[in-house]
Order: sequence, then C-alpha cells, then structure tokens
Amino acid sequence: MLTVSGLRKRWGPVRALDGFDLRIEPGEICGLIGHNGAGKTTFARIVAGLERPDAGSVLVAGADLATAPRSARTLIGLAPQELALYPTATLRQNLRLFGGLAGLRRTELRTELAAVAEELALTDVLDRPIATLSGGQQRRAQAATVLLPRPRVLLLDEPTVGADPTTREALLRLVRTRADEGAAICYTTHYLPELEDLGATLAVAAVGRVIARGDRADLLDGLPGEVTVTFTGPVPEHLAETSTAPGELRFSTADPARALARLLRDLGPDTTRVRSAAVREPSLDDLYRSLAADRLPTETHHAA
Ligand SMILES: Nc1ncnc2c1ncn2[C@@H]1O[C@H](COP(=O)(O)OP(=O)(O)OP(=O)(O)O)[C@@H](O)[C@H]1O
Repeated sequence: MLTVSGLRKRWGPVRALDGFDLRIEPGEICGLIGHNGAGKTTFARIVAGLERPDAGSVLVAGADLATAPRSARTLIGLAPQELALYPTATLRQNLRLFGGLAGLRRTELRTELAAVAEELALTDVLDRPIATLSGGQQRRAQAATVLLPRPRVLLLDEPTVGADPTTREALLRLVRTRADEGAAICYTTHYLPELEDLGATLAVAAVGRVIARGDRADLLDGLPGEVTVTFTGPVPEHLAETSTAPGELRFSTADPARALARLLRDLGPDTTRVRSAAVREPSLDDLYRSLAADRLPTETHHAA
C-alpha cells in the first residue's frame, strides 16, 4: 500500500533522510520508533506531500507522489505533532472543512463526522471553538480530522503525547479499527508499550534510515532481559560478585525466567532469605538500545 524507497533529504549540512526505505501493507500498523532527529517527521512530511525529497520515491497504492501527486495525496492522511486546526472555528467546522477537502459529500460527511466524534468522545464539544478545548480534546480533535475521511494510508506522528489514559485508549482503539478496515498505518511514538497494545510491526529508524524492520517478537528474540533478586541481609557469598547494591542481585540474561528458576534452585539454605524476585523480559527499549547504541554519537547526522 505504501512503498517508500531510497528517500534522501538534506537540511543544509544535516542529512535528515539518508536512504530511508519502508513498506507498509494494507491492514498493517507499523510502529516507527527512533531517537530524536532520526528523520521520522521528515519522512512523514515528505509522504504527505508537505516537503519534497532530494531523491527517492513514494508510491501510495501504486500512485507515484512525484508524477501523480493529486491521486497519491488524496489517499494519505497525516496527523502532525503540532496542532494544525483553525483555532477560532468550531470543531464541527474544522471537521467539515477537512472532510470536504478529502472529498466527502454531505450525507456521508455528516454520518462520518458524528461517528468519529462519538468514537473519540468529542460529541459534546463539536460546537465549541478549538481554542476553548482542553489540550487532550485538541489532540483528539486533531486526530479526528485525519481519521474522519478514512484515508488508505494514515501517518500519525506521536498522536498520544500529553494525552490522558482515556484519550489514549480512545485513540488507540480507533487506530486499530482503521487498520482492521484495511488502512496502512505508520504510527510514530516514543512510548513503546503503545505499539504492543496496537499489535504493531516495528521499524527502527536511526540517522535517516530504517535499520531494523519486522515483527516485534522476531526483533526482540535473543535480546537480554533482566533478573533482580533482593535478600534479607547480604547477598550469598558465592554470588557477591554479581551484587549491584547491598542485599541486591541484578543481571542480564537472554532467558530471565529460566535463569531465576535455576538461581532459586541453587540457593540452598539462603532461599529463606529471599525478599523479592523479579524478571523483566526484553522490551522494545532494549531493542532500540541494542540496534542504535553504536549509531548515536550525536543527535544530528552531518553530510560529509
Ligand atoms: N525544516 C528543517 N530545517 C532544518 N533542519 C531540519 C528541518 N526539519 C528537520 N530538520 C533536522 O533534520 C533531522 C531530522 O529531524 P526530524 O524532525 O525528521 O526527526 P524526528 O525523528 O522526527 O525527531 P523527533 O523524535 O525529535 O520528533 C534533525 O537533525 C532536524 O534538526
């Protein structure tokens, strides 16, 4: 549905995109993660037709953004990080405007507008100017303008920043629904548990390109998790070398549950002094760190 190949974009000496490739299928939510300045927003703005790339191509359902920009752009919806609504117009007026621009006609527009407002708990504030809405309501309003016309490719750039749990849940539910309806969705976030909730595949961006892509489980396979055990009194002598704090043992391992079971079995009489035991399975944070650690000397990537 969305195929991006070899995108390059320089801002003066900074290479924001440096051979960025990404393909997202219909019905797929792709979680795009990466450090600040990795190029995620630049990628989204280029795909949405707001910036021109220096090189590379963007195909949306077969339409080339460079040669058929109109066809490609009508299939794409971008919810940017910053608020991009008319602050003095009401939410209903904003939704009508964006829905109309996307080609929705009267009855369809009215039905879709009511549905998206209901799904995002915005029905009660439809006739209030955007400027008078709370921060969370404004973020939902922003998402509503993009979700309303049901674009075939959805780009959501950190849509839940500053959102309370209810707002976040409503947004995630609607994003999942749009994917189930067949949209290809690129979901940028620094809040990694969201991607687990969404059942998203992952694309990890660093210094202007995608350095890892695939299912969450495949990418996490083999990464170390962590075991933490605390004791009443000191850590048993034969384990003292691994002690991280008085009375605490903590270590990384590829299979934390099995390592903890083995440790407890081998403790002998010291088992009675165990105060707590915890395992942490590898997280997306671990993945990001393992992939990107050696590529992040600075925030920006300068052209040679
Ligand atoms: N309009 C611009 N003018 C100059 N430099 C820019 C511009 N837009 C982005 N950059 C630079 O390009 C690089 C990539 O920025 P981009 O916003 O795409 O990263 P990002 O991955 O979205 O970061 P974040 O997670 O902080 O949102 C950064 O070094 C940024 O400073």
